[in-house]
Order: sequence, then C-alpha cells, then structure tokens
Amino acid sequence: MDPNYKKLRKHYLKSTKNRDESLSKDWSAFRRVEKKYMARFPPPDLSATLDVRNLSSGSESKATLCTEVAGPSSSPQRIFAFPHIPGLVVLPSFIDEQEQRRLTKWALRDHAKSPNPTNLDIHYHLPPEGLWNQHLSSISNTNTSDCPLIQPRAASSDDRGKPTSGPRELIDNEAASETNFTALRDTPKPEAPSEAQLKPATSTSLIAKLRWANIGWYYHWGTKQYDFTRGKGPINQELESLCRNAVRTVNWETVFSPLEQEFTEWRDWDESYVPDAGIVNFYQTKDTLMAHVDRSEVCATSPLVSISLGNSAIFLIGGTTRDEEPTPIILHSGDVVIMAGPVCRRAYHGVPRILPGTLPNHLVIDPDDEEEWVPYHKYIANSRINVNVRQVFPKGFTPPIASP
Ligand SMILES: O=C(O)CCC(=O)C(=O)O
Ligand SMILES: [Fe+2]
Repeated sequence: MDPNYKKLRKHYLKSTKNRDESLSKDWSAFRRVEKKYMARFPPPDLSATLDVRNLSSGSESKATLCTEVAGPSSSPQRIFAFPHIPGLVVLPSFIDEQEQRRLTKWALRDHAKSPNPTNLDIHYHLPPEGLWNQHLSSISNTNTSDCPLIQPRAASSDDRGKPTSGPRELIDNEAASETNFTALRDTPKPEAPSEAQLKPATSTSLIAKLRWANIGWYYHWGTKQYDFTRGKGPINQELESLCRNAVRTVNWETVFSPLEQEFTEWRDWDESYVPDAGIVNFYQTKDTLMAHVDRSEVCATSPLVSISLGNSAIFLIGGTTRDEEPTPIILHSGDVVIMAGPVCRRAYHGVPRILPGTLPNHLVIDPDDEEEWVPYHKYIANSRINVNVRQVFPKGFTPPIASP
C-alpha cells in the first residue's frame, strides 16, 4: 500500500471515529458537493467534473449543461456558456503563456504590498518594499543571519482576528445597492484585532501565509462591505484592459437572449464595464474557498472577471440558494471565468480543491529570463493565484463620499 495513502486512511479513520452522522443529513446540496471535493480520504472521483478543454469543437453537452457559443470570427478563442446559469462564461486559455508569467510576477512582486492591504497587514509590520521583494533579497543573500525579521503588531485585547485557513468565512452579508448605499457607507468598520502571541518571522516563512491582496476600493472583511471612507487603491492598467477585453470578447446576446429578455444592460458593457475593485487570492494546495456570493458591489449585475494562474482548481458554481446542486468546473492556468448578470452574480460559488501537480510547463521555465523566474516557479509550483476583478459602481456614478 502506498505510504501516503496509508497515512491519509489512518488520519481519516481517526478523525471520523466519533463523527455524528446526523450532522451531514442537514447539509445543503452545495455543502454535500463541497464536502465531496474537499475530502482527503478517499480522494474524490473527478469523473463528474467538467473540463471545457475536453469538449470537442461545437459540442453541446447535455449532461453538463454547457454550450460552446460563437466567438469573434477573427480569433480562435473558445467561449463556453451555461444556460442553466445565465451569465456564466468560461474562456479557456484566454491569457497567453507569457501573460500568465507576467501576471504571476505582478501579483507577488508589485501588487501584494502597500498601499494594497493583504491578510498579513493586520498581524505584522510588513516591509514597505513588500514581502516578496524582501524574500527575494534574502534568498539572494548567502549570509542567512542577515535575514531581517518581520515584527508582529502589538496584540489586541482579544484574538478574534486570528487568521483562518482560507480567505473567506461562511457568513452572509447584506447585498449592497444604490438604495442602502448610505447606510452601508456609514456602518462602523472597526479595524480587525491582531493575533496575540505571534513571533517575529522571516519574509520567506510569511509568503506561505499570504492569502489575499486588495485591488481598488478597499474591502472591509469584518462587515463584508467596502469601506468607501478610505478612498480607492490603484488598479493596474494592463489588468483593467485585459478584463475589459475579456468582456468584449463575448457576444452577450448569445449568453442572455432569449432567456432573459428583460435584462439588456449587457448591450452597453463594451463601454460601461470598467473594473474598480477586486482581490488577488493566493491558494496553497490545501486551501479552499467556501461557498459564497459576492454581493458587496453596488452594481449587482456588472461582470466579475476571474483569472486563474498556477495549479488547476475545482470551481463549484450553483444557484441563488445553497439548495441548488453546483456544477464542478476544472479551471486551469490562463482560464478566465466571467460571472455576469442578475442570476450569475447571485450564484453561490467556491473552490473546494486545488489540484496539486497540475502546473503547466510554461510556468516551470521562463524562456526569456530563466534566472529571474526561479523563485516564482518555486512559489507557483505549489500554489494557485486567482485575480478576481469587479465593478463596484456603474460607470459615471459618483458615489456620495467625502475625500479621505
Ligand atoms: O478562486 C476562484 O476561482 C474564485 C474566487 C472567488 O470566488 C472570489 O474571490 O470571490
Ligand atoms: Fe467569489
């Protein structure tokens, strides 16, 4: 018997010895599927997952309810829609190989640092050059005793701010809209308390604990609402263009009509879709993202563009309640998912599993700069990065916010 399998079985038997079987009876349809794909033992059967790359050209899969729709005649880009979740689109390999490396570098080196908050800022005094740049300096420095230590922040009186194992918790927040905007804006957004008894740590050890970095409007995790009083962080222009191009690539008429004739906003998206917020999610191979709906944006129907980099993942997307069984979709490095329109933007979704050992070859070596890529390869070999970009306000809408 494979020693790793033996270890997993032993752990499984031990952890399930006193399990209360009645608990799982109350699981929603989403939770059941989530649990299935999260299971460490026995490892899940992936045969029911959908990998659009395996669908032959022009195919329509009844079992998976996925349809290939026509893309722009000038490009070989394939586009998949899901009529049972109108507004969901998968663009396989939308990001080319070089751009995937560029985005990986951007996420770690240029973005996960001040002024963009990360999950670690609450707990540590991060270096101004960013965790990644300090990590690069320390690995190029042969004298390990010179590695600076990052100091924890003074512990607060309680430890409610303890970092959790994933970037999200299972709490439903109130959906934002133009009507409740002022109330949500004025809801107090206290600073999260830092964890007690943390020890000073090296940047190299903290890189593995990086879970998210904010893009644009600042998100307040405690209330799960944006904190507009802080103003707006920068949005990378190339990322913005890439997301706008992804939205423009789709012929939305083939996605929404004739299913949702009363929804016509998509007609303006070529111009009106301008992202202004988002998050970069960093997943180590054991990390998961629980079922949730992203409903903090005032624009409740505008496209959310989600880019996958690194190892592949299982992405679950269901309906507007947890009682609808989600569709399991395999996302690979370079794939773009768009969630748009009133149904899809309110659909529960999550990432129950990262698939280790699925790093594509073009993220192993950078033919243009082999040396520089080495530390990025080392990181991404055991990780997945998701760049999740949203539009909080409709274009031209000036929110009633005093300048910070
Ligand atoms: O990692 C992913 O593919 C999804 C991330 C996500 O749903 C989110 O950041 O809201
Ligand atoms: Fe999400």
